[in-house]
Amino acid sequence: GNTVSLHDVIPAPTSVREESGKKFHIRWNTGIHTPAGSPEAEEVAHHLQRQLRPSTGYGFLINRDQPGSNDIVLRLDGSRDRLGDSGYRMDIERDRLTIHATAPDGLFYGVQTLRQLLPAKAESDSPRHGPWKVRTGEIVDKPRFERRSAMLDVARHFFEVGQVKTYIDQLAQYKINYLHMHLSDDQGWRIQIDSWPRLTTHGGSTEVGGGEGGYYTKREFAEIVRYASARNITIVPEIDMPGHTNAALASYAELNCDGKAPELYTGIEVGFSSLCIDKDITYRFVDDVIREVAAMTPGEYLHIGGDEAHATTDEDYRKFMSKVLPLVEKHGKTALGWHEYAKTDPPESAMVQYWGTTNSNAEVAEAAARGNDILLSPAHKSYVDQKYNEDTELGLDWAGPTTVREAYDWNPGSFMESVPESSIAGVEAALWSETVTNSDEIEFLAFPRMPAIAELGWSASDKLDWSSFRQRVADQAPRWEEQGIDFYRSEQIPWP
Ligand SMILES: CC1=[NH+][C@H]2[C@@H](O1)O[C@H](CO)[C@@H](O)[C@@H]2O
Repeated sequence: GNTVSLHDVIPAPTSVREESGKKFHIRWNTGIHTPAGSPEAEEVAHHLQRQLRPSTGYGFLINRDQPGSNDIVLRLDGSRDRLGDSGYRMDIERDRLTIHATAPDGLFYGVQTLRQLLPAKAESDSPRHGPWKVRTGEIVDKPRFERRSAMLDVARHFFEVGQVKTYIDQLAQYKINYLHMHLSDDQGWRIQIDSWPRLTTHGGSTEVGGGEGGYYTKREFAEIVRYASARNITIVPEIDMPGHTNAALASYAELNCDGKAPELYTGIEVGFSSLCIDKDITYRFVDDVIREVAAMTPGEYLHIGGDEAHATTDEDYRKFMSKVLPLVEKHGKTALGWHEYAKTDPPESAMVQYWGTTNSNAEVAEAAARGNDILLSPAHKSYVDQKYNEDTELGLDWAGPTTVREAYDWNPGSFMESVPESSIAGVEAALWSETVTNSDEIEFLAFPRMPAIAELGWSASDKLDWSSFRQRVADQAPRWEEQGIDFYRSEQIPWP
């Protein structure tokens, strides 16, 4: 029959036991049972309703009293020692499908798995014929790393709220739980700052190639944060500094050492800009920006960039970080930064994001030894802005080209020399947008490589296997077609 194997899930679940024969049938009278008194569990139930109503045409009424036969049951009764904080156990019997979790995010992850156990047409946004059957058995699943992250560069090219929401939907189905938004760079400032309005009115008025750019008002950014949160994704805002700051410097002459504002920049060079390290106004500026950005994001981390400060002397870079890192703490956030800032001895709580193209880096190893967590985005593996091969139209190639297999075939736990798995917070698929201007182009570069990085962040080490992954990716294609995802048909994948 056309039922999906319980093994055919991305990211690969921790353990799967599949029974032959009997199936769980979703029918018109299937309800969703949630524990009374848990609004968060009910939010997951509504998410499941929204997912399955369009394609099945069923109501999926939510009930809180006794679960009926044929119901999907969400329960917050999972055992923490077995499932950790974010795991779930899915019990699929002939007349009931139960997702047990220790916390609401585990229920959400169970629902993402359930989606993949239904035929691809379940992803349709218009009514389709059933039957809607799921094989019986048990899945016990939990993440290996706490951070499975994606980055979207909205500075080189600006993406509207709707385009960001579309990407959030696409990320959530693979249990990604962080979206890092690269909000400022040489080519654009994309987030409204009340105390420095020209950052967006002037600094947000263009983009790579000279287009009209754009920016998020605080209300729009709050909508992105809310939308992401409802899909178990925390936004990590990045204000890149002291380099990558031409848009800010162009907006306020007084921020420049020589008092002259540079022109807006629409090229794709890097490393030519720097805030003025010796001016007091620079730190008033940074304090205001961090205060306003911190107030907009509920997440623990605030990314301060720190990459490619080639127009800042090493001494000035250290001076800058020594003044700015305390401001992050002052505004109640924990710092995250590209790995160059590790040499400035950030607080132990700070996280270091590695973007090098080797598997050894002294600054990162020393940071880990000091107690900093490391977020892995090695550019030759997890930068999904890189070409797939020489002929790929889109994308950059300085760290690539990067095939799907190269994006997948590495182990984040043992990747960095002299950095133990216990120091690895997780992984990030970074999508820089020098060459990317719309959702189709995001999808072409992110699919299938973002799901590959999602699996590396979630699945147990002994589940990482290219021959299994390539087949499971192939089986995702009909789902991506139903979702209108313009994925790259890599020749490494046995597409149906
Ligand atoms: C951390 C980092 N700094 C550079 C580098 O990554 O490469 C990106 C393109 O791949 C580029 O956009 C970015 O400005």
